[in-house]
Amino acid sequence: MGVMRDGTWHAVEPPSTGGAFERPETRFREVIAPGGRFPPEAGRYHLYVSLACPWAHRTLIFRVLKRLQGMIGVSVTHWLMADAGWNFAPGEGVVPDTVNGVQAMHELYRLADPRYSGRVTVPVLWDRVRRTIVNNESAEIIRILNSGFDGIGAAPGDWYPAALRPEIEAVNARVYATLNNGVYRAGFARSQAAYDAAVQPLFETLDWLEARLQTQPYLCGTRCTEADWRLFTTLIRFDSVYHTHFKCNRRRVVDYPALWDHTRSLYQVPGVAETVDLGHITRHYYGSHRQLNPFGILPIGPVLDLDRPGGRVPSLPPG
Ligand SMILES: N[C@@H](CCC(=O)N[C@@H](CS)C(=O)NCC(=O)O)C(=O)O
Repeated sequence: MGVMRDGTWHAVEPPSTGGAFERPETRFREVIAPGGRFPPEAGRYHLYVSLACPWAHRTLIFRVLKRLQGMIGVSVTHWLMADAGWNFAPGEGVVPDTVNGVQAMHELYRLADPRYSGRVTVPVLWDRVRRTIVNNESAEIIRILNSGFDGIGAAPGDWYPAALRPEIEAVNARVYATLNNGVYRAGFARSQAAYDAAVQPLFETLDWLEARLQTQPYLCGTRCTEADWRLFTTLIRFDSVYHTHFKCNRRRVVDYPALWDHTRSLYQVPGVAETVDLGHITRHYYGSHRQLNPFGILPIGPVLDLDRPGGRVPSLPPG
């Protein structure tokens, strides 16, 4: 994993403190709104994603839920994050950058800010008119997609309804800290203490979510919200990657009846299965983190029956 310093890319491992993995704040945090610097316009914005990345995956799902495929284009990086970081080397499922013609994501960050310092992450929401990054924080990009294009023809549906916001925020906070980011904290831990501190709350949260989903179809009740989708992108990777590669192996998602049903139900929402690429996902993690898997060996399993019908009837649009 490299880093940018003053507009120059360095293919170095950043120093970590105390053996614990820390995820830095993202830098570009603008919104899309009528009358603002970035007004909603069809064809103006472009998403840069990796199909492997759970944070980028959220944004691809919201693009589908809101049927924005015709309004917002997508470039897909190569699954392997090596010395150049995220890049567009030819490969199955890679969609090159036809907007700016960059070969690697660090070039895009330099176009947005020639003096950029920080991590070069996906997803990125790019503005073709101002030629800059609107936002590179997935939690904010999904809210932009959720409502920012409603006035110009996005599909109906609100996955962040006002009445449920306090509950959504509370669920998100726990799921982010202990699960979405918790799997990385467990996997990238450099001490037993750091691993223990991550993996214990991770499984407490899975138990808590399982109990919740045994009494209600979605995390915040009867309505599917962004909290469900933010959980989904971690659970869909869990048994194939986090269980083995990140040593989150007390249980698998398939061992939790309600969580597994929830995962399959969301997977089966029209258009969502096409956003899930287990080839990119497994090849990325097992291939890119050579400190965890020095020979890059790709494990044989598991076989997941994601097409077995889920019991939660997806409401589209929700509500
Ligand atoms: N807070 C960011 C995190 C995104 C993120 O960390 N993406 C990972 C891929 S899964 C990445 O690009 N990592 C590259 C790096 O940190 O150098 C978001 O949610 O958008």
